[in-house]
Amino acid sequence: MDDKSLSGDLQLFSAESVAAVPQESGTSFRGTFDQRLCFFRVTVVCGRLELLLSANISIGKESSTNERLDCEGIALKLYFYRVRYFVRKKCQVQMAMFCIHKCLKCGLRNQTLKQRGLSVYTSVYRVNEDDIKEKLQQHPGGSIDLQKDQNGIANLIINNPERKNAFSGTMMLDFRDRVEELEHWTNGKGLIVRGAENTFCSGSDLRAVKAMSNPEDGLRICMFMQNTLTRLLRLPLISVALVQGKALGGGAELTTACDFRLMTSGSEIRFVHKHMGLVPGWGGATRLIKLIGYRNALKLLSSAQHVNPATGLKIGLVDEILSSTDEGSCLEEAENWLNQYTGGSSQVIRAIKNVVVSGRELSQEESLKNEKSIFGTLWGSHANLKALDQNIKHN
Ligand SMILES: CC[C@H](C(=O)O)C(=O)SCCNC(=O)CCNC(=O)[C@H](O)C(C)(C)COP(=O)(O)OP(=O)(O)OC[C@H]1O[C@@H](n2cnc3c(N)ncnc32)[C@H](O)[C@@H]1OP(=O)(O)O
Repeated sequence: MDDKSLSGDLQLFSAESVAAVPQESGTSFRGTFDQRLCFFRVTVVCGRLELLLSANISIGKESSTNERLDCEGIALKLYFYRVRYFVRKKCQVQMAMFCIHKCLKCGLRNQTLKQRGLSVYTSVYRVNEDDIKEKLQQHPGGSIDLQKDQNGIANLIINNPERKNAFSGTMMLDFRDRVEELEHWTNGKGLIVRGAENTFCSGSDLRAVKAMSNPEDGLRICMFMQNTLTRLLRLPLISVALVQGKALGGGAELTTACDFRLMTSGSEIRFVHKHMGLVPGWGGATRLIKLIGYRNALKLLSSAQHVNPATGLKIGLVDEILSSTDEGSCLEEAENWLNQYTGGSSQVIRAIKNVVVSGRELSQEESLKNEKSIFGTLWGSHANLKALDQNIKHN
């Protein structure tokens, strides 16, 4: 193996970067230097942010490189100081520093797909999720359960069957924590989001909604849930909502934060917001338009119609109608369905999800840059070299 492993601490500087980056933890990097290709693959870990960088670097003798790297829309400057390359195949990076070149104001919100736990609103509205935490804690009930298996498939279960799996305040907090746990699950490939006891989710717990019906709390909850669902959608896992029974209000919105939706016969998805004097607030309208188009989204939201599996399939909201109805068999069917897409190396599956999400969320130029970065992490990787060795034919 020619690659050399690198790791160390990065020194952050510039006032802008200090303001923009979570400061609770240090900044470090780990990466490899491919001697044959003169290519760096570096992951910069900066608080909860994780950025993948890759760069060609010209070497031959002792050199000092200031390589500007545009990464995921954030202009970063990564300085490798005194990169030494000796003929005796020894590579040494003595010091590395980077600065965030531009203030991240909106770039961070929209473009950092590899974000780790950072609120999508942090840089724009400076919302502190802790503001609403205390209030949500006052509305307990149910739980969000996470089961991760050895094969890289997890189940996220909305568990409050007495209230048709409505989200209590503590479940909203739990949900954020479970999503954060999944962000750190580096072996994961797939995720099934489902409800306990044969029904999906009836939205927010109406008792909590009534208790927090003032606009300030409403907006805080809205932002909190938008953050969590955005993070769910951006997970490097292929996710599927398994809809049994009813997915109402916030529950319908939750289905749109998964990559795919599977429905069992007799189940329904229904955006009941209009009847509650509301519009979706968990990001459901924004995602719905991307899924089924402007006109279909307008129809569903303005009619609050029941979407049964057949209609769901017809308008493109739903990917498959499952034939079983009992809980165990549905889950097995959903797992088999998901397995079609999660076979193979987790590094590759996660990279695929990353480039597809970036293609949807970023501008063409930024997405191309991201694709290049991700490609750089796979070229010459273990999975890639193994495939080359096997001389695979695709006929
Ligand atoms: C609109 C968006 C908003 C947001 O936060 O952004 C929301 O999501 S608000 C919530 C929208 N959802 C609802 O309004 C659901 C209202 N409930 C129903 O329509 C029905 O209960 C239904 C269809 C979910 C289930 O009907 P079913 O006949 O099968 O059962 P029950 O009605 O007897 O329900 C059993 C038990 O669950 C309680 N329940 C159901 N949903 C909720 C909920 N969202 N919040 C609190 N409690 C809920 C229901 O009241 C029953 O409890 P009980 O003590 O027996 O009355």
